[in-house]
Amino acid sequence: MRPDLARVPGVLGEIARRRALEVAPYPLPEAQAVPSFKEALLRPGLSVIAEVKKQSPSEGRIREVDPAEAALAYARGGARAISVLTEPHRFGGSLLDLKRVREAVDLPLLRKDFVVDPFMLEEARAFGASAVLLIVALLGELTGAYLERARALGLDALVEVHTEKELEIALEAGAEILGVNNRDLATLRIDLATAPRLGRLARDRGFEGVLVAESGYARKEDLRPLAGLFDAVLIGTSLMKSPDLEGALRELVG
Ligand SMILES: O=P(O)(O)OC[C@@H](O)[C@@H](O)c1c[nH]c2ccccc12
Repeated sequence: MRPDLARVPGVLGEIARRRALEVAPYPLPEAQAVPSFKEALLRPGLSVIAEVKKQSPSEGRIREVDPAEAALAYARGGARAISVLTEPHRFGGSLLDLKRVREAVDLPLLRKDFVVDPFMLEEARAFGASAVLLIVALLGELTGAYLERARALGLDALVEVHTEKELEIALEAGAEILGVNNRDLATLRIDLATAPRLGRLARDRGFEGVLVAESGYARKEDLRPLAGLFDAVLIGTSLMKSPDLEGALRELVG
């Protein structure tokens, strides 16, 4: 059940193909109970998923942080969930980061990675994630199958789209949590109009699940177009760049 990655363009394809080479199943620690990602996002107001990300292909090195300390600051700042990058080469993340964040806070965690093999779902669960990211641009028509596997493991899935075509696939697959990424992962370009546009389209098509806007949010004003339409926003870089993670989060959403 592996997607055909040869057809995936740009940076996204490069990262995903490298990731696919590395998946080799091994015995996992027993999974522990975790809080619900979906329920956390459905609390009143715009929920923030705050992201722990030390580097990225678009920014290079963002910041050296202790993931557990960053997560604690985010929790104090009012984050409803935490996203932890576990991709090592371009994002400087690891499963150990996920585990350490799990041990530090009570919030639900999203494993942020390029899932290209079902074993990565089991890994996410074993290392304390409540949810995984499923990127439609990678998984294509396999999105539904991965969604089912995630569900069977007790994981929520944030199904990520960037185009109308990907939105169709996500809705067809039965996504309950839909992420609209403002960043084109092939070219890394940001367009903040993407989330409101595809979010509205999803609602027009009868999507009643959780809507999450992703990438490029840096100022309070940027969040205004999301009001009344989106349940949650995923913010990484602009928070990580601040010396005061807790204050930056409060300022953005307070
Ligand atoms: O750092 P930003 O611009 O606030 O974006 C966060 C998050 O949306 C971004 O990290 C992201 C969204 N989808 C992804 C897929 C893979 C890696 C990273 C991502």
